[in-house]
Amino acid sequence: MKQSLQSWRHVFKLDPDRPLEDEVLEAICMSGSDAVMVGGSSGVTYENTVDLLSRIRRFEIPCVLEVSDLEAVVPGFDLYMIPMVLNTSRSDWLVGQHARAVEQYGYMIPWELLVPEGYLVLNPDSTVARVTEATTGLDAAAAAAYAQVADKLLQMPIIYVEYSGTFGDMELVADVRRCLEGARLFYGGGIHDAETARRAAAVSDTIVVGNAIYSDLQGALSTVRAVKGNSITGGSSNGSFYGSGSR
Ligand SMILES: CC(C)=CCC/C(C)=C/CC/C(C)=C/CC/C(C)=C/CC/C(C)=C/CC/C(C)=C/CC/C(C)=C/COP(=O)(O)OP(=O)(O)O
Ligand SMILES: O=P(O)(O)OC[C@@H](O)CO
Ligand SMILES: [Mg+2]
Repeated sequence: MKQSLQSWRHVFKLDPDRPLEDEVLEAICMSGSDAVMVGGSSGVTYENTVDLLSRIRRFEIPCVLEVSDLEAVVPGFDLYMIPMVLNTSRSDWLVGQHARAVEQYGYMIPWELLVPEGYLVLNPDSTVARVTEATTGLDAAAAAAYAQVADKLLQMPIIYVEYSGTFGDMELVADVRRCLEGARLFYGGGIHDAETARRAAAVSDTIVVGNAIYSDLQGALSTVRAVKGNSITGGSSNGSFYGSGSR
């Protein structure tokens, strides 16, 4: 069955490499957000990923792993999000690491749980931009062109506009979204309060909040209320991935 992320409006991204107190984790998992994504661009290990997964599993919120390092692929997540960097200058980050992963894991790969994400990495100062040698200076037309290749040619279910660490150009994000036909647009980067959450949510399908969890928990929690309003159910249900939500 095709996994459906179609109803997710808000996702928290937790970094296994960063300490998180139990009370903070509880607030995040009970916030009413649609899912927790575990991932980071550096320092992610098998051990710190297992540890974080087991702590999140005390709650019922859906929990997915965004795979950034083959050594840190841990069984037991609901889904495995597989980044493929569209605007990298090195094919390793588009398909190379992935091919090696398939060689290594072979028949053990639960393909039905894998979800490709076509990443557009746009903050030149982020670790992810440096690691992947991304061409970050794209204008809106170029970004939209990459997105259409991923959406219309490659049929990727998610285009992820990634400004990790800074709030991005919302006009560019809007232009990217306008040209998509089937893919869902995830936006992440610099969302830290209700206002930035609303602005990002107005031009994307799903917003992702990361750093604010660690720097300003109340601000981070306000992003959930800003985009989900009255539909918050307490965040305790792990619901179903197979919903029929629409864009
Ligand atoms: C038994 C079992 C469960 C098996 C699982 C099988 C499985 C899932 C196999 C893997 C299949 C597969 C094809 C895997 C891909 C492997 C891989 C390593 C691909 C490369 C991914 C990639 C392009 C990584 C580059 C970095 C990146 C885009 C990371 C995404 C996360 C991200 C951007 C985090 C932001 O980082 P942050 O920490 O906030 O840092 P900065 O802000 O400083 O950038
Ligand atoms: O950490 P921030 O800047 O919120 O970005 C969220 C996410 O897109 C990072 O991969
Ligand atoms: Mg981060």
